[in-house]
Amino acid sequence: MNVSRLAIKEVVVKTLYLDCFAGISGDMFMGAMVDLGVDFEMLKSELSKLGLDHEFDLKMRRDSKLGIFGTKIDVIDHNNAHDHGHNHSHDHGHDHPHEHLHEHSHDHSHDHGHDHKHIRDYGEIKAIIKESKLSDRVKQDSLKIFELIAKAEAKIHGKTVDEVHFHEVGAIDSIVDVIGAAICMELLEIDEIMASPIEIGEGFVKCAHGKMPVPAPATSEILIGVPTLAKVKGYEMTTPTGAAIIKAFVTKFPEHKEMKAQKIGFGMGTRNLDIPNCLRAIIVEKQESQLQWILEANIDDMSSEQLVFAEERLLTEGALDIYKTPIIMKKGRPAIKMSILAKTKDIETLQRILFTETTSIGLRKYPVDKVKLDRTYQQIETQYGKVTVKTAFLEGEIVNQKAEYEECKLLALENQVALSEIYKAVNEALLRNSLVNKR
Ligand SMILES: O=C([S-])c1cc(C(=O)S)c[n+]([C@@H]2O[C@H](COP(=O)(O)O)[C@@H](O)[C@H]2O)c1
Ligand code: NI
Repeated sequence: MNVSRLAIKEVVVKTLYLDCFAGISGDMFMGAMVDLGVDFEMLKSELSKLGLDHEFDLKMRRDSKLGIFGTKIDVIDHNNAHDHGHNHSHDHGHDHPHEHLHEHSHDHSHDHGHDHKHIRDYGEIKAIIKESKLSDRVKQDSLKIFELIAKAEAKIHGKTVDEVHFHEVGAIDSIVDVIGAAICMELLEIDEIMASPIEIGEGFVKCAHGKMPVPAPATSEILIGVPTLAKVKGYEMTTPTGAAIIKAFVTKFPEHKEMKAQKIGFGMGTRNLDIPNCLRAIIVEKQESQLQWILEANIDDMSSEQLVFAEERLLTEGALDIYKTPIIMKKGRPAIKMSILAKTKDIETLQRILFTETTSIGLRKYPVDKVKLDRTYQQIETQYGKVTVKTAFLEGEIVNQKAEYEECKLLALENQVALSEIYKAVNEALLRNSLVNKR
């Protein structure tokens, strides 16, 4: 066993809580993240890894809504003739024409005398992201957001995902918003996101092809399964991009706002409403929950080699433990019950591996509460060498004490003595040094 790993304390997870009382859009999210401490220049330099610097500018300014100060981010799209760097169509809470990741294929090219890239296809965007020098995490996260938007658009407009087109106007906006959001999450080292119910607004929003109901069809499709509110009348409060950021990353919509806030940032929307039109983002540092899960599948039709391969992959992708139980299934079939212990954040990945690397087409999943005794690790010197001893306490009293097997095994082999000799030496050293009560 790797002794240095023994020193690891409880893992601290950095959680972001999004208070979406005024909804969310891509630029509000970036604004909130910059307000929380994301270095704006760093965000810009990461974005330039897309190789689209000629297409857009990213602007940042301090702004206030009803006396609350925060950060306003504007994406200035050089392709967009209507966009003069303020309140442009992408901004949150707008009421003028806007086009976005969409299925229509009208030609909206604007000739400004520049050689602009004509990014229209979802496929093109995927290629730009994949071939860029962005980090793997940013690539993965931004593709996840785009996939949600593209799937929603495809469903609404009766197209396949690959047939979904970006309009000339709006494509750059969406790309910058989506990838900017993913970059911000990486720069702030966010591990998980929670959110309040999402304010979606109500009414109609003017789009390129007429008026759309609020929430826009893509927004409502993306937000299936997400708790929403519609308290603000007459405005679109959440855009498809904002909805996709929520859907892609929020793992919990806690009913109670019980949390210990460490830092708070505000990302500003555009309009001035009778509520502060901003996104409040809160960093909540907390101890990782002890709640874990068991994923379980009975497997009776798989080669042992492939089963072991699946097990290895599950372990590298986050499974805390895997144990296999021989069972007899219906029709007298001998089988293996595979039980996987997992943290909440890893469940989705592990389920995917289980379904792709084993023959199982279903699984059982149940939460397990862990009870852990306090424990200490000490190095003790024996005549054969050093060994780590783990001591467990119940209400302050030692209830268990054990030398690490892997280390004892190495000492037995190195010293060419029986393993029991090593354990005996450990016990003697413990008695001699009365180390047993050190906490
Ligand atoms: O332009 C059209 S036709 C259109 C369709 C849809 C659908 O939901 S379908 C939505 N919209 C609006 O575009 C913007 C997109 O904002 P993002 O920040 O997510 O890029 C938003 O106002 C939608 O309601 C337009
Ligand atoms: Ni659409």
